[in-house]
Amino acid sequence: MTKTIIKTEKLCKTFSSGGIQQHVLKNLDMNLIQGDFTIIMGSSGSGKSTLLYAISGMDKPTLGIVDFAGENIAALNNDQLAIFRRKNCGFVFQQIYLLDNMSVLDNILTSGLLVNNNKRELVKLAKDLLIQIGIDENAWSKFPTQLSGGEAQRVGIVRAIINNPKVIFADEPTGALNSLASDNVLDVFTHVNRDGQSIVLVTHDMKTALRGNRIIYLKDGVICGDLQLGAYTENDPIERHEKLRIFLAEMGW
Ligand SMILES: Nc1ncnc2c1ncn2[C@@H]1O[C@H](COP(=O)(O)OP(=O)(O)OP(=O)(O)O)[C@@H](O)[C@H]1O
Repeated sequence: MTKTIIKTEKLCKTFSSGGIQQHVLKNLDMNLIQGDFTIIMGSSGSGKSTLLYAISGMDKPTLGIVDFAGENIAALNNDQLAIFRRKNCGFVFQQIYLLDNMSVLDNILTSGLLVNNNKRELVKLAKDLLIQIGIDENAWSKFPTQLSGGEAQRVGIVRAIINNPKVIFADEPTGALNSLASDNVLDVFTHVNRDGQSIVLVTHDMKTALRGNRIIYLKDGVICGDLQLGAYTENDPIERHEKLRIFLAEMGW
């Protein structure tokens, strides 16, 4: 049986600048399922990142409800939101915000210690996760500047999942990577999703979108398409690619 993890009701976000109001999200109703790898697509400026920030508590909506695991986070103040995010959300951005003066392991532990003060347990978990995603021991004491972009992003994913978040939110996580590094990072997302991790990922890239099992398409601040694509497999059938291609063509992508 499916379980909802995030539900929005009449979600609105309006930006005002210079006396001009821009309605970016318009009464948006959406239901995200626990364990899904949901992809958000849409043309540039359609409101994808704004939606991601609103449902993850990174930004407050102007109006509406964001029910996140039973709590309306739209009603929380900034301090409450910060605590909520720390406990429930993991973030992966195109720009990898690792701390340059800390080792790979310490970057992850710094994030983990915000929620769990059992350092011994955290070190073991961090090392297990790093091994799982193919970052071997000789890289653990390196500094971020000594890593490739793909390695740094994989470390960024471990940092995002160290606190066992209910949802990982990713905004163009492979946007700055070459094809091989991008594949490695996508493999990590696939791996953690198969372990039950809910993921919501914004992308413009079809190869990235194929890793999701559901594609939500935004146009001008509303959902205009919602495709159940089925789970990604290593020998991904061409029919699945076609299904996505046809859907995107219908959306005018
Ligand atoms: N903090 C802000 N202040 C004012 N306007 C904003 C702000 N954030 C976003 N916008 C505007 O909201 C609209 C939607 O932006 P958003 O980044 O959500 O789009 P997007 O679909 O993610 O675009 P892209 O694919 O180009 O990243 C844009 O017109 C943008 O200029």
